[in-house]
Amino acid sequence: MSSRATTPSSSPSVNTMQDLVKQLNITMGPHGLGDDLIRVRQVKKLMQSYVSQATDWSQYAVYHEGTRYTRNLVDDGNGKYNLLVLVWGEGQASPIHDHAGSHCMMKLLDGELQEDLFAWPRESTDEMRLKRTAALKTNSIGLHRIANPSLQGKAVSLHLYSPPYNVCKTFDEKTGATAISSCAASKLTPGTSSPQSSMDITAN
Ligand SMILES: N[C@@H](CS(=O)O)C(=O)O
Ligand SMILES: [Fe+2]
Repeated sequence: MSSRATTPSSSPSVNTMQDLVKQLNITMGPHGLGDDLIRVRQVKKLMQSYVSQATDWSQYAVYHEGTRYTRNLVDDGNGKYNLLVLVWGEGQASPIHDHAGSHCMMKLLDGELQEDLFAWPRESTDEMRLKRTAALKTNSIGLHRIANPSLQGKAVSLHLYSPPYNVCKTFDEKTGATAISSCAASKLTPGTSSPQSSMDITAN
């Protein structure tokens, strides 16, 4: 896994994941992201300015072979947002899903990820329409699916959700049928390997 990625030079400096957690706490205060565009912009800048270093996040990158991607809690913030490290095995993808109305900010930490955006199905029998295939962005809204296209390496990403959510809607690509899926994050105890969790596409 490579250890560094580049960020725009105009962004505020955040040297470690610990700094990022601290700055996010300060910027959020007692709030969630809500409709405060200034705070949204500040948080986005913080996420962008963090320079990925594997030594910062490897403790959160818990993964067990043969499972779906994992969702590992880094910080539950002030209860109005959370920060997670997701680990994507070779070729793994999330189901098509929404974010239950939450803001999502996302940053690639290692490897490669692709994002497909989908139009909301007009009826429950509607095949999902791919709106466009986009390069991975730090802000994702609407219906999407993230995939690690590599068959050679894992990918790791950092996600901030506000408000946190434990269930979301998932969609069948061929029929547009929806299901309510659980997507609780694993809380890690330092020095242990907790059971991983990912979006459970079979839950209803
Ligand atoms: N939103 C997904 C990850 S991604 O596919 O955006 C999750 O929280 O599991
Ligand atoms: Fe998502």
